[in-house]
Amino acid sequence: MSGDLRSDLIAAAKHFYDRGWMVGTAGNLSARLADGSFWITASGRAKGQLTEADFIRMNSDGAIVEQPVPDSRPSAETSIHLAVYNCFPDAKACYHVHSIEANLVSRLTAGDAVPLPAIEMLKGLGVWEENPQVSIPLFTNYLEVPKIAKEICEFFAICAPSVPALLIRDHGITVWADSPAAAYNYVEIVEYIFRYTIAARQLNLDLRFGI
Ligand SMILES: CSC[C@@H](O)[C@@H](O)C(=O)COP(=O)(O)O
Ligand SMILES: [Zn+2]
Repeated sequence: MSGDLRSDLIAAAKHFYDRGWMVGTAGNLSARLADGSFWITASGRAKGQLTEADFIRMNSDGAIVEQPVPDSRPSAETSIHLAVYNCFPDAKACYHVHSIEANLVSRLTAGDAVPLPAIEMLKGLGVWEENPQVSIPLFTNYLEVPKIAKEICEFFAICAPSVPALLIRDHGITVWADSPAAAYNYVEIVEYIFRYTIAARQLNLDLRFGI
């Protein structure tokens, strides 16, 4: 069972790596088991070439439960995965990638949210409204990762998300879902929306009114 989850993560990472979203060891993926523990990528691994030995299983307190390679360390961004799992009890997978588009989009606003264009793809993120006005929360990329995780916890404690995703400025997205398959789709959809946003900017389209 736990090995199955790692297979999902390995396949997803290979795909994201091939898309250019996990180059140079960037990004980290995790998936949660029924007992609340989760497999997460070990820190600094080449995400296009992961094997089952490149994961660490942690409990909900952030303690290591299973470590196939003794000197491996959990992802440097484990505190963000813990924050997501604590905020969203139904989340079973949490995926973080670094795309160029996400980094560019995060520079289009000085505010703390990125408005999303009202396009059909939002339905794939669970937004079923006529002309929806939704945004992705934007967090500061502190060097100290637990500080980012703390702000994420504080934000979602008072603000329910419109979509299952967040953006860290000059860094990348994190999505969560009730299964690894859904998290995979969410990454693809958010990245599609960001590519659209950048393309619309280049065409000088006003996204407030759609097209
Ligand atoms: C290319 S370095 C990127 C890292 O600093 C970090 O942001 C990242 O996403 C991967 O860290 P990792 O510790 O391998 O999970
Ligand atoms: Zn990262």
